[in-house]
Formats: sequence, C-alpha cells, structure tokens
Amino acid sequence: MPNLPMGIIQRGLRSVFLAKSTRFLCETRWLVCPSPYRRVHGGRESQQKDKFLITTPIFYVNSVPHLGHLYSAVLADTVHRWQQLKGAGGSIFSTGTDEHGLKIQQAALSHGKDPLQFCDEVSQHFRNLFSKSHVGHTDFIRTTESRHRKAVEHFWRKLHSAGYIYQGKYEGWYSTSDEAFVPDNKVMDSVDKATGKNIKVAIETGSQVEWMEEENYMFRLSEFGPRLLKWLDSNPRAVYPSKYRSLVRGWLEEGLEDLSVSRQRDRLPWGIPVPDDSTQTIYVWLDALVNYLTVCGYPDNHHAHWPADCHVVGKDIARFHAVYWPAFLMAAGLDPPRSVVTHSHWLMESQKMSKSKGNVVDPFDRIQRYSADGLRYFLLKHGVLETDGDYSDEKVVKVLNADLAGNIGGLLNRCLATSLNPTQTFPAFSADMFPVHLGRKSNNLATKEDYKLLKTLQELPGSVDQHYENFHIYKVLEETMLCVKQANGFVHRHKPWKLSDSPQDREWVGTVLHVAMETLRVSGILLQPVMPDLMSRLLSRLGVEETERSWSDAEKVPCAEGIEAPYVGRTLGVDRGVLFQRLQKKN
Ligand SMILES: Nc1ncnc2c1ncn2[C@@H]1O[C@H](COP(=O)(O)OP(=O)(O)OP(=O)(O)O)[C@@H](O)[C@H]1O
Repeated sequence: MPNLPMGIIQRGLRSVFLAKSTRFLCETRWLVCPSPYRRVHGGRESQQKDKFLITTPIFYVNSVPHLGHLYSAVLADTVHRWQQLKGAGGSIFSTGTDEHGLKIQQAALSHGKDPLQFCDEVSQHFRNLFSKSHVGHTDFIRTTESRHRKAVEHFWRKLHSAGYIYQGKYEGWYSTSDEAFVPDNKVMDSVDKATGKNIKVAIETGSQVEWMEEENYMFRLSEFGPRLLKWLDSNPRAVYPSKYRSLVRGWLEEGLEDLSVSRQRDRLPWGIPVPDDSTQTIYVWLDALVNYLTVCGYPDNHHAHWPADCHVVGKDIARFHAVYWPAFLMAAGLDPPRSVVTHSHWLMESQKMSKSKGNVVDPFDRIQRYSADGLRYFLLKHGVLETDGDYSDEKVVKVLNADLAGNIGGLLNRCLATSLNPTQTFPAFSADMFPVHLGRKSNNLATKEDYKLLKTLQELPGSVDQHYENFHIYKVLEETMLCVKQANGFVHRHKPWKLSDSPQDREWVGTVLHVAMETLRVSGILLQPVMPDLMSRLLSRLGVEETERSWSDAEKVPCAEGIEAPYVGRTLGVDRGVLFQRLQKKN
C-alpha cells in the first residue's frame, strides 16, 4: 500500500460501506470524503464528522461588492454544486459578511450612518449579488448576528482557559486598511501621493501603517510553528495549490511572533467585547474567522461538519487562514481545516481590482450585459488559481460568443432545426450504421473520427471530475468545449442537410443527430455546476428530465455501448428561444 496518511486510508475503508450513489466519495479523494473525525494536530474532540463544509471568505462591508468578491463565491459555489451533482447531501456552503472593525466604523461615519445600519445596507448588496448570480449558499452569516457573538465568546474563553491568551502590551505597526499587525521587517518608507508626507507602508500590500502602543490581549502564536508545519506537511492539500503552500511554509520557517487579539474599546467600540473585560474589543480577524464555526452550530452542534473541508480564499488573506486560523483552532482543541484553497487576483490594467483603489468592475452591471451564467463562465474560464488575470470586457465578449453562442449554441441549433428534425423528438440511433466496433458490419457509415468522438464523450466525465476536484475549472471548460467542437466537426463531416429523404438516409440523419445531442446532453450535465441556469435550459430543450441530470447520468452513453437510450423518441422541450444570444462587440 502506498504511504498514505491515516485519514486517507480511513476514508478508503469507509467508502466501501457507502451507498452506490456516493461511490465517488471513496478512494483517495481529498475533498469530498466524509471521514471519521480524527484526533490530529491538537484536536481533542472525538465525534464523527460526516458532512461537507465549504466556505467563501466573509466579505468586509466597508464597500459594495465587486467582481473579485463574486469570483471567490462563484468558484466555491461551482465546486459545491459539483459535489451535490455527485450525490453529496447535508453539506454546508457558507458565505456572508464581516461587519466589525475600525474600517467599517470609519466607513459608516463617512456616510453619516450608524454602523449597524450601514452594515445592513452593504450586506444586503452582497446577498442580492449572490442571489442574482446563482450562488447557492446554504448559509449567509453576518458577524453582527447573536449566534456569531455566542460562538466568538465561547471560542475566546476556550483559548483563554487553555492558557493561550495573556495580557500584554502591543507595540508595533498596524494597517487599518488590512486590519493587520505588520512586523518591523515587513514595513518600508514611502511617500503619501496626496500630501507629499513621508509615511510607512506594509511591503506586502502597500497600505499605510501606523505605530500603535496599546494594552492588549496577546495570543501565543509563537508556540504554534512546529504544529502548523506538521499540519502543512502531513496533508498535501492543507494549503492548495502548491505555490501558496510554499508561501505559507516560508512564513512558518521565518518564525512566528505572538499576535495581539484585542483592541482598546475606547479606540474601537465597533466589535465584540472581550468576555469579562469590557475595556477591550476582540480583534476583527479572530472574530471574523470564527464564522466558519458559527455556521456549523458551534459551540453546541458543530461536530457533523467540523473540520471544514475547504476554505476558498484570495491570496491576500492566506496568512489569516493558513497561519492564524489553524493555530487558533489547535489552541481551542479543534482540528484545523482540511484545505485552504487559495486563488489569485483579478487585475485591472495590471493592478489588483480593489475597493480601496476604486478600480473595480461592477458585477451587477456585467450580469445585465452578459447574464449571470455568462459572467460565471468567463470568470471560471479565465480564472486560474496560481496566476492573476486581467479583466477586460472585450475578452468576455469574445469568449462567450465563441463558446456559448457559437460552439454550444451552434450545435444545438443544428440538432433542433426543423428541416433536419421535423418531428422535434430525440432521434433514434442506428446500431447497424454506427455499430459498437468499427468495421464489423457492412452498412457501417461511421468513420474512425466518429469513434474517437464517442470515446472522448465516454471519457469526459472521468477527466472533468478530476479537474473539478483540483479546482481547475478552466480545464473542465476547455475539455468540454473541445468535445463539443469535435461533435460540431462530426456533424459537418456528415452534412446531414445534404442527405436525401430515403429511409436509409433518414436513419443516418437521426443517428448523426443522436450522437450530437448525446454530446450536448453529457456536456450540459457536466457544466451544470458552472452555469446552472443555462445548462438547465439546454437540458430541458433536449427533453432531459430533471431526474436524469445527475453525474451518473452523464457517465452513461447508451449508443456507445449498443444500448437504446430511454429518451429516444421523446418530444423535445418547447422552449425554442436562442440558448445564448450573440453579444455585440462594443458593449
Ligand atoms: N481583485 C480580486 N480578485 C479576486 N478576488 C478578490 C479580489 N478582491 C477581493 N477578492 C476576494 O474578496 C476577499 C476579500 O477581499 P476584500 O474585501 O479585502 O476586498 P478588496 O477589494 O481587496 O478590499 P480592500 O481594497 O478594502 O482591501 C479576497 O480574499 C478574495 O477572496
């Protein structure tokens, strides 16, 4: 047996007992396997975890959402939908808003609003955006909710009673913009462009830092280096992809300093007070990170979902999720997350798209232009975890016209043209004309290339599955589009519109259309996680019932096995509209 970590072996064994519909949960899959709750890395609880938990960051409400926020949410949503498609039930997919801290307090003040009223309004924008863009979260958490305050207070008491929090004095640099403490060696001199004054900025983010001296509570982060390294090294997906894993490893090797985890309440009243010390407010990041426990029902009822299987985060907050958070959890006697999936940034003219810079793209406007699923498609086709991506409207138009209007839409139009498919039914496949094996029968009209198409189609779910699991959604899309292109080539090769009305020709036309529609059916099922609405319309148009859209349905291509498909002869869906309207170049 390969040298697998214990959890993976346990998952493999457990899978034997899982129902057939959840067979995918077995073997060495890192992401989706419910596994017995394990005592690892400082976790001291011993109950069973059997439900999946995937999260986005909770978004800071100092301003309305932009395209970068939507990307994190769409990425996590797509992976969650993929799991649901494969039969995983009872999972939590959470997102929400981070509403405490100095930045919010200042933003509310500058709008002349009470902080909670300000948070209510901005939080609602995030909710609206997610609802418009088909982000199917199962929970939307706000850090101003009472269930969250209860979880944070309990968590704080756990850290305190375990001896990981002590009273001390924090002296050092603080960036309000990042809500982060910045070590001396991560600060450099700069000049404020607006005033010409000399200032200090954080090297990593470029945001201004100020010297702070306060009586605070400190967390013994410096004790956690070896345990964090063990967590990182014993789980290849602890921080994913490897580019960010190496980054985190570097931070750990540099050594960790204790972390201030409270602020004086007279300076920061907008936050959760430290339990039993009303002169201090809990540090906004400690407060915010606990949201992942709150959504699981912590402190009463979190065992079914904890540890989190996957936190999807931007690289700007990797340190908080891959260093502070696992250390806090270990200190509280809980297991660290199984995976922190880290993605790069969307840029505007080579600069990070960000609220503070004001160079943001409005996602509401782009949904109106391109549709929610169009925008999702673009973000996932051009978003790669390891590298930043430049956003441009020109690119969006080009990609959507080529892939959705042209490739998929074009094939669908061909299959549904009344001249070729006058009965508007799912056509029969002739096993005589396209037998399972090439050249076995004299009236075989299929070519070597045609067999390649069927092979690609049969293999598509397997390889796409691997890409979803690796968060390589762009590969899911590339491979599926290639298969659809192959099917377009197949139709073009046989030119059914040139065939006669003889029974034999009609049988062959039906067979060609059947194979093309099978390609659309399988592709449509596999792309549901990316474009839930558009693919639902495509499948309905093909006459595929709601109950025939699961992952296992895509794994069956009856004609390739010489079996008659149950949907042959079925009347097609009534919606005759264009699947995806070609976009004008100048938007
Ligand atoms: N440009 C971006 N590209 C991809 N994801 C982003 C981008 N900006 C923000 N995000 C996502 O939102 C999360 C939180 O971002 P945050 O609220 O700090 O946005 P921001 O625009 O960078 O804000 P600020 O400018 O105030 O720092 C990030 O970790 C990431 O998940």
